[in-house]
Amino acid sequence: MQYAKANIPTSYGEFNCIVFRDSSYMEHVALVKGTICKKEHVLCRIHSECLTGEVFGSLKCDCKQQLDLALKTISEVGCGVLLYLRQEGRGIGLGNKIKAYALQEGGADTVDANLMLGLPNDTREYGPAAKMLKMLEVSSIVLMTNNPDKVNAMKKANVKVSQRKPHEANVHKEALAYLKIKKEKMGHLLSIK
Ligand SMILES: Nc1nc2c(ncn2[C@@H]2O[C@H](COP(=O)(O)OP(=O)(O)OP(=O)(O)O)[C@@H](O)[C@H]2O)c(=O)[nH]1
Repeated sequence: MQYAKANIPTSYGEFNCIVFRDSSYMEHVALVKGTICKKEHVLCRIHSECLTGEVFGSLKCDCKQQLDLALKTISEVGCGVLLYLRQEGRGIGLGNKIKAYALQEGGADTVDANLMLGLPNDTREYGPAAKMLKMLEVSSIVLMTNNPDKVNAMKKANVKVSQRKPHEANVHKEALAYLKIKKEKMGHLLSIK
């Protein structure tokens, strides 16, 4: 349910920040630009938390660059929504992600590291995102993602996805190996060779 909202100025202009809180006090966020209520083809990014990349500036992944690209694109269009889901480390949590990073220092890739910890590669749930879009009364979305699983999850949750918009940001060379694994092992639709 909607818990709080306020306008916040960002480097990409002003967004309406809406916090949704579920029954277990988990808080997800919608950053809204313009009027999206009862609108078709609303530009939408469903973004999963990455403290290491987005706050600490880790170069191991492309999360921060994708977050910035989403806000910039929405801002340029003047209308859209970014849903920020608190599911760090593809859902395994920060501590486990750092354990996985330790295994990656020893040569494991991002998928194998999770499996070596006895954890699934991706435990994310998109139900909260679908719920937020319904509460915001968005009629249909243009989803900015390279991950076909996200598109399928939205459709399964009865969210109308009118189009997938590729979401490839410029990344540091440190992140190239991560992107390759996303393409080769996770089926992300990326142009990297
Ligand atoms: N377990 C784990 N999680 C990671 C790692 N690197 C980034 N993440 C998490 O991955 C999530 C982002 O998922 P990605 O697979 O990069 O991208 P996506 O959201 O599935 O797809 P896009 O919509 O195309 O961005 C965030 O929650 C990050 O914290 C890693 O090496 N291990």
